[in-house]
Amino acid sequence: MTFRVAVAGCTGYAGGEALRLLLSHPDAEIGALTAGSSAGSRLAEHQPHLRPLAGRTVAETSAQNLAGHDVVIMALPHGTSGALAAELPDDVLVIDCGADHRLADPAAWQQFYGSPHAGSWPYGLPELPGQRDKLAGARRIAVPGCYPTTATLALLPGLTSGLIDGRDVVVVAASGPSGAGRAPKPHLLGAELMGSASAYGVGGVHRHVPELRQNLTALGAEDPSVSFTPVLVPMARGILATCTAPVARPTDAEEVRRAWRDAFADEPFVELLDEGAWPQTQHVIGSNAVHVQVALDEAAGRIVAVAALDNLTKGTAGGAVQCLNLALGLPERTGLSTIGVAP
Ligand SMILES: NC(=O)C1=CN([C@@H]2O[C@H](COP(=O)(O)OP(=O)(O)OC[C@H]3O[C@@H](n4cnc5c(N)ncnc54)[C@H](OP(=O)(O)O)[C@@H]3O)[C@@H](O)[C@H]2O)C=CC1
Ligand SMILES: CC(=O)N[C@@H](CCC(=O)OP(=O)(O)O)C(=O)O
Repeated sequence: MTFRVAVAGCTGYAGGEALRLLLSHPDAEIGALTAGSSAGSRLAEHQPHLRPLAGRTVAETSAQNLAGHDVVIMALPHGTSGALAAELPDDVLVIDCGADHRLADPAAWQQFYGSPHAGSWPYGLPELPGQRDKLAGARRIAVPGCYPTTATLALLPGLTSGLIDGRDVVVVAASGPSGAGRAPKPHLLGAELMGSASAYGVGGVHRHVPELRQNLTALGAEDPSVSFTPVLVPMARGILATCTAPVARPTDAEEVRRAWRDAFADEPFVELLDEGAWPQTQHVIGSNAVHVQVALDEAAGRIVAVAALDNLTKGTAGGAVQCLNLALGLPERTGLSTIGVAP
């Protein structure tokens, strides 16, 4: 089954990664490529690695230019996709990589984004219990934020098995600057980034806090609380999330390991590493894989779960393609690799 797909935001990091993956997807025919101020330029100026598309010209992002496609992937700044999606027919599969349609609670949206809520769409994290059924046949999908994908997958087995207490979750996650997009920002200058690591969005103010809380609730946590601290580190891509939570009942290392192993046994992209091996971002770069490891810290009475993924692949564009496959009834792994790049 061939589908024709447009990518809005084709000059950005997420749009470029979506195109990289779609070029290897056997069923994808790449249609319109649109952006904002770069409209009229050649794609090769922005995405020189995408040689098969080097001759293509970037069009303006408009409902008119996005018409006539089976799938539209939106990799646009927050606040841009709602009005645009409303102009597209209901039978077109629209996958939004931005935050606009992720939160079900309008008050949480208003508090953390400070703009009118565009509404919520099926959440594009297939690994959540029951979520694949909601994504099959869906025509609007909200791809999660990259930090929430990483931390939610790390913690998932602990919550679904009842081993961890969701009322005191702590997440510290290191990310490469590609997570911030391509638009120039002073704190992303090479001289600020290189050889340095820095926390930001500290103290419960990062906009992924309500999304994390929403996910913990979806995993069965009652009245969850999450303290989230993101850390910027000098690597182009990748997220490493260290997540801890108190044990909900007496347990041992064997039971903890079994819960994590069983939860991911049938997952195509999430893997519990062998005992003693800890996730490294390098091992998942360019792939849709998520590497997870877990330990019981008996002295602290907490479980520690660590996950690594590529923010641009499983954290955005790979997650989008995985959801696209599910929505169109294609095998979930189509066009997606779990093989990383090393060193
Ligand atoms: N980077 C990441 O790791 C992740 C990103 N996301 C989400 O994906 C989306 C895109 O992120 P990212 O690729 O990093 O961002 P970039 O800044 O790299 O790219 C943004 C894209 O949107 C286009 N654009 C900007 N303003 C407009 C506008 N007003 N109308 C139409 N097009 C516009 C830009 O085009 P132009 O070149 O013309 O400016 C560019 O193609 C964001 O919502 C982000 O939150 C989600 C998870 C992870
Ligand atoms: C390093 C960095 O700046 N990261 C981004 C998160 C990127 C992402 O996944 O999230 P959205 O899709 O919600 O933008 C941030 O902290 O805002």
